Amino acid sequence: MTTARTGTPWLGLDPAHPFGLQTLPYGSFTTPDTPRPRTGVAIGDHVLDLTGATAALLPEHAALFTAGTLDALLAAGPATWDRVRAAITDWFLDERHRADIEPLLVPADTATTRLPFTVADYTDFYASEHHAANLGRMFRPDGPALTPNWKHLPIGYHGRAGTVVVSGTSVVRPSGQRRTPDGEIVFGPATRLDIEAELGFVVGTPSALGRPVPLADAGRHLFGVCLLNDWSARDIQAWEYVPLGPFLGKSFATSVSPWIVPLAALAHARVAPPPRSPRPLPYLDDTGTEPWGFAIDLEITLNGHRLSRPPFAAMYWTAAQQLAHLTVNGASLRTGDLIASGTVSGPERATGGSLIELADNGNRPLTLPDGTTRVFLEDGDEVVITGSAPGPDGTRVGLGEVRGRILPAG
Ligand SMILES: O=C(O)/C=C/C(=O)CC(=O)CC(=O)O
Ligand SMILES: [Ca+2]
Ligand SMILES: [Mg+2]
Repeated sequence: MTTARTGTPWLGLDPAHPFGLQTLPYGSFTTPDTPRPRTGVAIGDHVLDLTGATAALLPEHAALFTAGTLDALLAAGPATWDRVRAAITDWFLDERHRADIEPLLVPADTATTRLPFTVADYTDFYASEHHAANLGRMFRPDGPALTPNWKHLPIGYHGRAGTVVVSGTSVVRPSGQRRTPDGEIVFGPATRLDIEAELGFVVGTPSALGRPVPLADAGRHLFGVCLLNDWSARDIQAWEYVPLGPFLGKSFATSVSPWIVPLAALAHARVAPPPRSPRPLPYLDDTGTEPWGFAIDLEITLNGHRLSRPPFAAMYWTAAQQLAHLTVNGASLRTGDLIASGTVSGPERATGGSLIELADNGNRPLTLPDGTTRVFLEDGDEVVITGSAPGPDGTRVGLGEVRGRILPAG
């Protein structure tokens, strides 16, 4: 990985800006003047039109950006990721590039962000011990909080890639089957609609069928990170999930933030994951490898009111272990695969990553500033998840936000 150049950008950025030179996240956007999608990089309160900039300043890589999505960049691999990031950093630090770059800066509030890449396969893991134990107690009160396999392998399920939507997309309350407390099977709009605050890891370089990806190779395949909300209808889920796992209770929508933060921007946020006991099997044993924990702090708000601050650093299984496990049977990775971390929940109630935890399975309603209470989401509610991580020289690396509002059942 090339060492990032540091310095003062000519743009006159506030050093506290979460989208400063230390972040440089990639996305896809349109403007009223340019309705054709463009690839962009967010910088301060602007978006640099990368499709325009590379044509002029980085012609050898211009083909990566003509389609206006991140797909070609993701597929290009780590050497290209480093070269492009170094070039963009240089454009903002070297005054000589100013005349070329300035006309390609678009005020962020005039840019409409789009789903930044074509989602290939979508997998959702279950990697927070706190979340897994909390949900285990609620869904399986008569059994152990953690299932016997939990500390031996990163549990996951394959989700629905085609219903991953970009932040800002409204979510229609799903309808489905549920079992009432009296044991009656009924159909109707979900009554226990929830969120799950997660990170999404985006796969760049694909892998070959039949060839597992060892822990040490994770950095060659993973490009970057987004915020993710795994909307979950708990009543549909609780009735349908035995024995094959989540299905319609989660497949109606999964929201992602529009700006993908490259792993290169998170070098200062790496931390050792929590100690594991028992020691996992060799293909999952990350003792002595570069750490894949991240000191990323999430925040969940409901209708503008802060509900929780989940700490990603507490996650038991890392994205590198999830990739190793996902491929250990020979399954291949595709460019655009989205690996959701699993709900991020910390040890205290105020750090839960879902409403079912924050409101204790409906037993402890949350009171909002307008005096109303919630155990699950109501129509019209808007959930925003934000996140940030430590960057170089005391800066913060922002992950932006993932936002979604609930519309009544159709
Ligand atoms: O314990 C269960 O049966 C279900 C758990 C979840 O719904 C959580 C899930 O989607 C995985 C995660 O986000 O951690
Ligand atoms: Ca989930
Ligand atoms: Mg979902």
